[in-house]
Amino acid sequence: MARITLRQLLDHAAERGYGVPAFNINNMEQGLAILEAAKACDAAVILQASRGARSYANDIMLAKMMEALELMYPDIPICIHQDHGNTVSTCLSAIQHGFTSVMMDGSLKEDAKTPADYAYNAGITAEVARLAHMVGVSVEGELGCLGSLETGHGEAEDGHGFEGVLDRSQLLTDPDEAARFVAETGVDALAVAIGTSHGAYKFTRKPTGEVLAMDVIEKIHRRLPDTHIVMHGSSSVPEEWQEVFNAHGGAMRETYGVPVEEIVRGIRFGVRKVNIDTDLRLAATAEFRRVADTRRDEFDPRKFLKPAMDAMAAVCKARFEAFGTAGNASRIKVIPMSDMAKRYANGSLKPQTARSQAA
Ligand SMILES: O=C(CO)COP(=O)(O)O
Ligand SMILES: O=C[C@H](O)COP(=O)(O)O
Ligand SMILES: [Zn+2]
Ligand SMILES: [Zn+2]
Repeated sequence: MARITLRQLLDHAAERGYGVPAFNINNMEQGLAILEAAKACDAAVILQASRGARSYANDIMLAKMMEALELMYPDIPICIHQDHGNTVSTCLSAIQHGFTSVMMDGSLKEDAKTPADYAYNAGITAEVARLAHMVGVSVEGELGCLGSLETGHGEAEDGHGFEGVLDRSQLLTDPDEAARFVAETGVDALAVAIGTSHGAYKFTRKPTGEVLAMDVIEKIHRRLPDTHIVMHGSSSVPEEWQEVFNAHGGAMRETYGVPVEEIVRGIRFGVRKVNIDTDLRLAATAEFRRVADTRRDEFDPRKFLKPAMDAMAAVCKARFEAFGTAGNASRIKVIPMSDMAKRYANGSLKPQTARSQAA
């Protein structure tokens, strides 16, 4: 059994200079596809469940599914992460269900829509970190609001995120504020705003530095070389899957995601966790459409789901290879959560900034 914390996994990734995709999971097919790809590539995995996933599948179903995946793939370290937690209790109930990592997204208020101020964000994130670390669970925080630098709008694609207009300073994480936030909260990983947004419609053309601010990642990394940076909204929305989707009755308008090569560049500057949901959704639903369109007599759902799993696994493999996750799972010896808790308690896992400021 190899349930790993986010902190240990990202420390390993930083040491060896790779990044880890964090795939969203709602059902068995996604779990099997991600783990099959991980096994084929010798890659550790981050499986993340949103609040929506937890209510869709039920916490008990999700928890048992994670256990089943651990038993089926004993050689693959699996990190189970709460995506975009909105309250302390969401994070704590995830921990009750065996999650090894939680995101407290205090960039937005509890409604997951209204942008919050710095004090609220730092306060609630620090509280979650204090509690989670007592039991060895890792914590991701977020500073800055996800949204488009092309339109100046926050993103609300999947019912979460701010819908209105934001100025450029809200849409880009400030490196000095990031240093303060990491020191004050003790987070293990920091999600940043650089112009990415959730869902399929991120950019209307292939993004340049104007709308995808990879330079901000470099600045944050220079200011916080030991902090694990997280990129949200990092699906690449592959053109080939858009084509399959549209060729079989879909109506996805022209759109561009985050190019894989930009993520790879980010990994050279401290990006360690790369959140991907849309790419697996798109590959799976493109395959549903293809089967429905080309085999009109088919009514066995497995005939839809098996090609969908193969398509998702192919996307996962491509990301494991590109981000350098491949070939590293077997090098990891999992540290139990109780040990991680001791390390937090004795201060050895404190962010470098906090230690140097305290010194
Ligand atoms: O950031 C994400 C989940 O937190 C997912 O982003 P995508 O919509 O780009 O896949
Ligand atoms: O927010 C990030 C993910 O894309 C999860 O989406 P969801 O809330 O629809 O499950
Ligand atoms: Zn979202
Ligand atoms: Zn996200």
